[in-house]
Order: sequence, then structure tokens, then C-alpha cells
Amino acid sequence: MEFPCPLESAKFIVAHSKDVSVDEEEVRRVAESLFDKASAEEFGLAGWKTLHELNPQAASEEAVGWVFLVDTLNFSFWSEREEHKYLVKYKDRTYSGYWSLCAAVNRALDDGIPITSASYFATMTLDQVRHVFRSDTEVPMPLIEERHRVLNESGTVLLEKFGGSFLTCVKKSEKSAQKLLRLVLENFPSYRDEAVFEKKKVSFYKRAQILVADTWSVLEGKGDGFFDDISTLTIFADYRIPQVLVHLKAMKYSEELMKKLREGTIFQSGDKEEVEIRGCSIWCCALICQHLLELYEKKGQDMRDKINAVLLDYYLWDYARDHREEMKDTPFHRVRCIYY
Ligand SMILES: Nc1nc2c(c(CN[C@H]3C=C[C@H](O)[C@@H]3O)cn2[C@@H]2O[C@H](COP(=O)(O)O)[C@@H](O)[C@H]2O)c(=O)[nH]1
Repeated sequence: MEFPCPLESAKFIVAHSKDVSVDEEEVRRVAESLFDKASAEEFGLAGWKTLHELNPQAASEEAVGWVFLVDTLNFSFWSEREEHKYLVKYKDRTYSGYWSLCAAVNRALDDGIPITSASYFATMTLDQVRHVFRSDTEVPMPLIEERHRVLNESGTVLLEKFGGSFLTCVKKSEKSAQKLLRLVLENFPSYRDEAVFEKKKVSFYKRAQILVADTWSVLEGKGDGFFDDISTLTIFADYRIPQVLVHLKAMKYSEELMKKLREGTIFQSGDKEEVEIRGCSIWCCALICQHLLELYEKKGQDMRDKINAVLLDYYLWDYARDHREEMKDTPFHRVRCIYY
């Protein structure tokens, strides 16, 4: 099987993009504005645990299993109407979006449901999935049937090929992020996040790449989680990163596209505009990373093991979470799919 490289795909998409563009001048300005933050403690790998109470705090085989389950379901949490959405209450707090998924998983584990064990989710029924991911509002989790299908599919593969343990798959990668990415793409079909653009097969691999990144994070970059090529991953092209890049002016939409987004147009996975938005986001962040490293280099500091697309992505994603109000006039693109 041949898997296009997401960074090369992004470069090709930017070169042919009509409705989305990257503003190099603004990219430089964003890199400068991140300069001090990039050497702060919370920008680093440890932030994955210290900043997010729902993430596993252990670095165990079970914690890796949690990451695999969550990233298998890590897609499509946006709601048609902001005031009418899927929410999960857990330990006196109410969670929305991606965090509602994590809250529902932790709620199930607290209730004694072995949701992160492959032998369980390989044969879960649709009703059991509906129960585990039940909403605390009248709005159900989006794409619940698709979630049931990918759970059964991924659980079955994990059992048949890796003895039910994603850590076994990680060990086969021999500490290479690219090898682990390839293993995930070869074995788990729902992770093959690809499209055809200008007659060329392109890839984003958002869930496959964030699975590798979250595995690196949960294992704290040590032992089986020490990937010597982690900086070859790109950011994860979801629907929040493009929104924050446009908000920060590093990426721009044509008037026509902005109008469609403002009207709440629903795009299909693989549509030209959707591919341009996702590809330009990946390329834009690769440039921000490059400029950040150059700024440190000018100060005689080699930050290549402290600044990479994964940590920049986590920072920008958390930024989007924390600046929801300020960003409300910048639309995000709406696609219902299992890829992001
Ligand atoms: N690019 C990127 N996309 C990410 C994440 C995460 C969760 N990772 C966090 C968990 C531990 C780490 O510390 C990360 O901070 C979820 N998503 C995507 O966002 C969307 C949900 O957004 P909202 O509706 O606002 O909750 C949806 O497409 C989901 O797939 C990320 O990190 N990067």
C-alpha cells in the first residue's frame, strides 16, 4: 500500500490553492509572537498531562490503550447550533467537544465498563455505544453509528494482529514515528484520511498522526515512546487549527469561501475548498515552526528537540479552546466525517 506524505501533499495543495492562502509576512509575525511561549514549560511535552485533567496521568500499557480508543473516536464534535450541543457531565464539570469524548470514556471506566479494552469494544453493540457516550443534553454525540462501526473494526484488528494491545503495535515501530504511522495506516482503515486534489492522491492523516503524537505524550517521550523522528509529523488538520490560523491572520480565505463558511455551508470530505483549508493549514504551521527555530538559532539556541509541529499544534489547539469568544467571528469549516 502506498501512503502519500502529508507534508508533500500540503506543499502541492498550497501551490494549487485558489480559495485559501498562507501569508508569509503574518506567519513570521505569529512565529515572533510565540517566541517566548515556545520555551515555556507548558509548551513542552509535559503539558499534555499537567494542562489536561482528563488525560491519563500514567505512562502504562493501559494509558496507551486509552489513547488508542480516544483517537479512534477523535472526530466531529461540532454542533449545528452552538447553544444546542452534546455535553457530558463528569466529576462536577461539564465538558463539550473533544473533551466530552474523554469525559464519557472516563465516566464509563469509573462505572466499571472496560471501554478501553479491545475485547470489549471489538464486540460492543450500538446500544452499548449509545449508553457509554450518552449525552447530558437532548443532543446525542454526532455520528454515533459510524463510531460503533470504527470501534468494532479497530477492536477486531487490535485483537487479531496485536494481541489486543496498542502498545504491542508501538513496540513494532522500533521507536520511529513514521514506522508507527505506517503500521496504523496499514492495519486500521478508518485512519486513512486521504483525498484526490488536481488528479493527485493527497493525505492529511489527522487521526493517525495525532495517535502517534498522543502516544509519544502519554509515554512522556521515554522508553517505547521515544521517537527519534517525532519532528517529521505535521500538525493535525482538524476544524479548529484552520480557524485559529485565520484568526491570527497567518492564513486567508477568499471572499467567496468566507461567505460560504459564514452561511454554515456543510462541505463533503474531499471537496476542493476543504482540501485547500486542510492542506494550507499543514503548510502554514510547518512555516511557523521553521521561523520559530530560525529565531532561536539566531540567538544561538538549537530548539529542534523542543519545538516541533506536534507541540505547536497542541499549543494552537489549546489556544483556540481558550479564546473561543474572541474567535466567534472566524468561522470553522463544517464537515461530518470520521477523519477529524
Ligand atoms: N489539531 C488538533 N485537533 C484536535 C486536538 C484534539 C485533542 N488533543 C488534545 C488532547 C490532549 C492534547 O493536550 C491536546 O490538547 C482534538 N482535536 C480535534 O479538534 C476538534 C474538536 O474541537 P472542539 O469541538 O473545539 O472540541 C475535532 O476535530 C478533534 O478531532 C489536538 O490536540 N490538535
